[in-house]
Amino acid sequence: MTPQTQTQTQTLTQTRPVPARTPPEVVPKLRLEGVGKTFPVRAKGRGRRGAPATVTALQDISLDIADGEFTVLVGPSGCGKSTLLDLLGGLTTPTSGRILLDGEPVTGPGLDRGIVFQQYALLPWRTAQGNVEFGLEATGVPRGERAERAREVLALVGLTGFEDRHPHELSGGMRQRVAIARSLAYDPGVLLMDEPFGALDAQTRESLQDELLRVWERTGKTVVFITHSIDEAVHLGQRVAVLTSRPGRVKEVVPIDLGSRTEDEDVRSSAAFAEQRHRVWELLHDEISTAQRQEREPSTA
Ligand SMILES: Nc1ncnc2c1ncn2[C@@H]1O[C@H](COP(=O)(O)OP(=O)(O)OP(=O)(O)O)[C@@H](O)[C@H]1O
Repeated sequence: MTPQTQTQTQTLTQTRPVPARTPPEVVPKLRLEGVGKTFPVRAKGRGRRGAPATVTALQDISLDIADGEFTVLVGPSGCGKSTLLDLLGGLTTPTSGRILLDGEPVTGPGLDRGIVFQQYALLPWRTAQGNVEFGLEATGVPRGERAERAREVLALVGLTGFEDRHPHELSGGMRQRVAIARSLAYDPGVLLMDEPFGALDAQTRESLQDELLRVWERTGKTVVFITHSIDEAVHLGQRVAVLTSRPGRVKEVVPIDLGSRTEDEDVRSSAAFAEQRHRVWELLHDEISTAQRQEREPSTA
């Protein structure tokens, strides 16, 4: 190397920009950006100046949900919780704002999101195993693999030994476990749950809450869970997003810290539980009164 080229090389080395060491931005699993949803409604006459009447179910909802996080949405009746879950599921589209899943806009339903509703919607003529396999049939998973996958997820929700039972031979809690297993079968990253335990008796509800927490811990799914129950919200959520009365907006997101919730001890009786429950109750209280007033005024219902 000539002295000249040596100098050039040194200069090049010295002036080459050092690559920026900024940490990569963590993309949330789900991002809601200013999401709003308005429905046209049939009303006597029309809105102001002849405009079609509408109801604004949700307004300017912004929320990031991290991968693997368990988020609970609570809010008074009619505040738009189910509407929000439908939007996340891609069953409807926002009127304003947008929803991103892994950084990509949600444009419709997809196997990357499993949905569980309050009503199990199981096929009565199929066994538990058949119901779980049903969802996989449409995805082209080979028969042998379907059967194995169905057995695995039924085991995950504690239904080993009940694979051959039909829905009418199962209790309400077991049926809901089958519905959860069905939504887990195609291994979605996100589980969207709309009051899944709302129709169950108190004891079954509590045991399914514990079961769900175990499934969540084992699978690492991102869960978005809707409930009317403050106790359920505080028991399950790592964060509880409290929505306002309609139009639903995020009033506050309450972080919940109860330590491990799957140990045998009765976390629901702890002082920490009572304290965090009270915080959510305080936030909800006024919203429930407003929602009840709205319900008494048919023009706004
Ligand atoms: N398809 C629709 N057309 C017109 N209005 C709708 C439609 N879906 C929902 N709404 C209205 O949007 C508002 C929010 O409804 P939504 O069912 O999302 O509330 P919610 O919080 O889930 O209620 P609840 O807790 O009682 O189940 C309500 O006023 C409802 O009447």
